[in-house]
Amino acid sequence: MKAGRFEQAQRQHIATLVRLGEGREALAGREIIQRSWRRCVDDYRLDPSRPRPVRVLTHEALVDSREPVDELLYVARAGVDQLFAQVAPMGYVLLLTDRHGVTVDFRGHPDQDAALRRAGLYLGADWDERHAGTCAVGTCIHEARALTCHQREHFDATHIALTCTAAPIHDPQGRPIAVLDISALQSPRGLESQSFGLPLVTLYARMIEDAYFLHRYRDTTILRFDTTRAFVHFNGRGLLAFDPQGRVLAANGEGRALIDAHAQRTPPAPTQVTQLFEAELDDLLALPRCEPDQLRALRLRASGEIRFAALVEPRGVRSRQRDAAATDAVTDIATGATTASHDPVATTSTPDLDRLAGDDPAMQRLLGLARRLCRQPLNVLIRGETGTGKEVLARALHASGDRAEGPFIAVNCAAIPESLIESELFGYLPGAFTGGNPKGMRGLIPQADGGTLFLDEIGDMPLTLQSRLLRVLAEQEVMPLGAERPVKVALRVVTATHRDLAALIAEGRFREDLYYRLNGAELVLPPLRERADRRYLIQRLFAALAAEQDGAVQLRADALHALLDAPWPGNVRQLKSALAFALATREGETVTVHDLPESCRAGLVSAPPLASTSATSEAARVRRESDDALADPEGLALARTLAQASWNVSQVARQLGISRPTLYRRMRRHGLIPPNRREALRG
Ligand SMILES: Nc1ncnc2c1ncn2[C@@H]1O[C@H](COP(=O)(O)OP(=O)(O)OP(=O)(O)O)[C@@H](O)[C@H]1O
Repeated sequence: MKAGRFEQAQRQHIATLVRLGEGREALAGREIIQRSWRRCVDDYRLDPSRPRPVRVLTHEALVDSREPVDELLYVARAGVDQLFAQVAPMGYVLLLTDRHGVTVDFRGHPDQDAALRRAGLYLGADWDERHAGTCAVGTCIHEARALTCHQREHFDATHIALTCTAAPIHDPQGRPIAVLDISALQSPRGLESQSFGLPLVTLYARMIEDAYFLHRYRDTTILRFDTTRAFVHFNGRGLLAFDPQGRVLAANGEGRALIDAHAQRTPPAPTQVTQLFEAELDDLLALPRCEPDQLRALRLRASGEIRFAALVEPRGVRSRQRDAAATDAVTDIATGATTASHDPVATTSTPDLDRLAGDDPAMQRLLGLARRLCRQPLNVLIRGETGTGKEVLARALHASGDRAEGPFIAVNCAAIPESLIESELFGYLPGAFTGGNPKGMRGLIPQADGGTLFLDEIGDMPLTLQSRLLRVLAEQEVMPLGAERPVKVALRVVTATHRDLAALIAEGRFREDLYYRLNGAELVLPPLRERADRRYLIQRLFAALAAEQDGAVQLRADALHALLDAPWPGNVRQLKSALAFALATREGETVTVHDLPESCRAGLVSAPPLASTSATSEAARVRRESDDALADPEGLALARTLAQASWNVSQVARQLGISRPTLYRRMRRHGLIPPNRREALRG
């Protein structure tokens, strides 16, 4: 619209609103808009003759607004991207606001940046009806329903060129939590031209709502149902989460509609899932999982209608199968790296961001930040003591980011000899130096192109190399040794260290400018001894490791309590190794406190050294050594072989083609004691 015509349209609009305020005008057929206009005039006392620009929050206030919906934003991302991809070609932008109308996520066209900012279609814009007037987001919040607000239906004359469609998103308790909106700066046609928008935005709002539901109740059994058979397993509209006693914990929109319909016919509202369906709890729990062609028809008690249903299992059950399936994938990624993992139990999969921690406030804050960061083009520095999971976090960041399809290349700067680190990182051309591969070598940095370069132990990188790395980061290109022209690389660099980089900078051993380049954001992992979610980690790691064996092993309460109380100087790595050791050397189907290595028994660790008898001192020594054995894959493999052969030393010696004395020597070296001797040593 030309500027003059727009101003004229604004004047007409204001005159209409003034007549409305005086009760001389009504908006036929659009009661929802009419009600909002009335609220603007009567309740909010907005003056139609004084158009106001949209309020935009400061960066700090926006960060505060995003925090409570952080998890939703993370879960919603795929849906937001998909919807935007559909509407962007038609000139629409996308807003996701919190329940107050503050835009907490946004997708737009960079070339329209200035115009979008002016129109308030921007991150941080506040579309609360109280000051923005009638608009799709604000009115959607107030009316609790999806709507289109087209051009002059906006109250404030600033917005009368816009066309916007918004739909509410609810949390699993049915409370409004966010609003999804698509908006265009202008639309030359009438309201009917927007008829595609309402069903589309409503559909995506529901998909995001359901994804959030499944995420929030991922540790709970969920009944998924629909009126038709075809959709249940991948997009069944109804979701009901219930506990092992059958109590309904949460329901999505369709689930709530079922509960309400039941309550209307036969009050009061049902609280048990078995009140809704003609089935016993055991029958429901035995329902087929969400797999095609395996559904069951259930009759509703109140109406007699049929619903087709399947179960979504709690995460613990699913993750065991997933861990097994993911083992190969992790191994594949690792082959790209120079640092072959020496982790004795590295075969369990890399957890995604959600599964890295339980209810530890510091870890939850860290993961919230990580979720926000994983799609940003920022370099990330991870700090933490050894074994706290820095590499696991780096891998999870990569896997959750938009470069997940690209390579993840891990380089341990402390492990590569200084003389080789340059050629390893940058690569070299054939004949670049004597002793090199005659075919040349593609460096690790070029290999990470399009993905993530993870530089572990960055504090150990030699100074000369720091300068070259700085140039790579600044210019986004690398010069292989012997090459004449640089090679372009697009990478995200994640670095990790357990050292105090500030102190290294003060000592002149680390470049400050490199530090700032690498530290686009900092994630600090707490040590295991400070984490409040140790139980979660123990159980998760134990389940994953046990699943690699036969899955039927139990962790006895005394072992769990010892693990909860242990001081964990070696952090998660030590915990994982201790569990692997206990599983490998256990006698029966239960891991008890006696199967754990010495260091896990906090009381014993702090006790004075045992020296009274040769048996007890031998026991103490062997147990101490058994801790060290865990850092060594050979020790663990030997322990597994022995356990599989029920500790029959002669049989294992034959199997390995070595003499019994040699096997005993190896066992001693790895601190492995046969169970019958362990008993004697304990006594
Ligand atoms: N949250 C977690 N969930 C499951 N396993 C974990 C987690 N954190 C760490 N681990 C496991 O603990 C071990 C150590 O993790 P990782 O190598 O990531 O630690 P790190 O801090 O990088 O250690 P270092 O400082 O020695 O390089 C690995 O076996 C890893 O699989």
